[in-house]
Amino acid sequence: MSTRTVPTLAELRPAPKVLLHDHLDGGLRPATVAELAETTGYQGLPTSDPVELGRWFRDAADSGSLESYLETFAHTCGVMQTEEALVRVAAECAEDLAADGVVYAEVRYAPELFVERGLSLDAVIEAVQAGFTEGERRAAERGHRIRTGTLLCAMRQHARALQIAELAVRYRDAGVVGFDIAGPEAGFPPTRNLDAFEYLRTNNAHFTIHAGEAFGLASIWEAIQHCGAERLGHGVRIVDDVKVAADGQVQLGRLAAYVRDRRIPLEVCPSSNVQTGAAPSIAEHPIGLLARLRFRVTINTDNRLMSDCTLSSEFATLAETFGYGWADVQWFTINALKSAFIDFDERLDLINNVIKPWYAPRL
Ligand SMILES: O=c1[nH]cnc2c1ncn2[C@@H]1O[C@H](CO)[C@@H](O)[C@H]1O
Ligand SMILES: [Zn+2]
Repeated sequence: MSTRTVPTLAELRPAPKVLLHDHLDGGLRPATVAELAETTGYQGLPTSDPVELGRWFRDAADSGSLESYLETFAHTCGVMQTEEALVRVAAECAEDLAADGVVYAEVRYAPELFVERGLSLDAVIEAVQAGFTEGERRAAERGHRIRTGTLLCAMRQHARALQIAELAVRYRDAGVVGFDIAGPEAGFPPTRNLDAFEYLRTNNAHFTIHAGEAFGLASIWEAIQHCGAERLGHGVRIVDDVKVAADGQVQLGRLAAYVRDRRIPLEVCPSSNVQTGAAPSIAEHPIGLLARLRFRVTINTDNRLMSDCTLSSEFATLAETFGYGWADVQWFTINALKSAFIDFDERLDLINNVIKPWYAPRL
């Protein structure tokens, strides 16, 4: 039994973990970006040296605003315009997550960003699914069990959400487990896409919405009460509806109480939030308060390339900063599985047969 209360990065890597918020086009290996630029003839990269490229993505994303953070995706999307590239990126994504101890992952991407060279939306989705199947197979060969599902994103600034929602429903028995909207939040409220969310609800389909990252409570309120989001991507600005008095007394506003009472999952991405300015630092990140108040908090990577992180490193940083122990890591992990978009039976199987047995001797 471990006597250490705060697990280290090395101890966290083999721990079975669950990831609900990870962007396919934000998780490429730097060397793959460089190689794909070469083979596909993409000219726009700032450098072709993988080490410098990795550093460039992190520094450029470290920008203090969501809008400039998002500019870096022009390069990853730029090299993902062929079927071969999409298969490779998805396969490596599954392999990398599995090697980091992730046993269940929902990875999201916007199919509409990969049609610049003539691929159809269907071809994009099928290539990505083929890549994940291949990556799961390679991971299994190395003794890593990982189950992946994908979320299709619509970009808030384009007007294609209904079309993408229809694809999410059409491919739901072929690996797609849900839908999301991503991209700039300010000026693009969730209700712009109400038709897509109504279509999804009518079809009993799952969706989450990026809300409460670069914009505040109004965006969260719309996402939940007008659109019917099951989960919130980030959602950290919900703290603006929580008052902490000088004596430590906490008072939740109506929206914060609703989110907590209904157990609406928050897909929190600590490093990404510091880079976009949604949180001033890890130490001052709202996750400390939200987890203490027992909101249904989950821990996520958002963009492993831009934040130079893994799910294990996010956990290690939080454990170091907030003193989290194994019981906390298990709590976040079970929160994530309870909030996953796969069947109840599958979630329960992972909780009871994978997560609990591994953590039990460490609690
Ligand atoms: O934190 C985020 N907030 C909003 N949009 C994001 C974030 N991270 C990535 N994307 C956007 O989602 C698209 C599909 O994966 C990416 O191309 C990027 O533009
Ligand atoms: Zn995101």
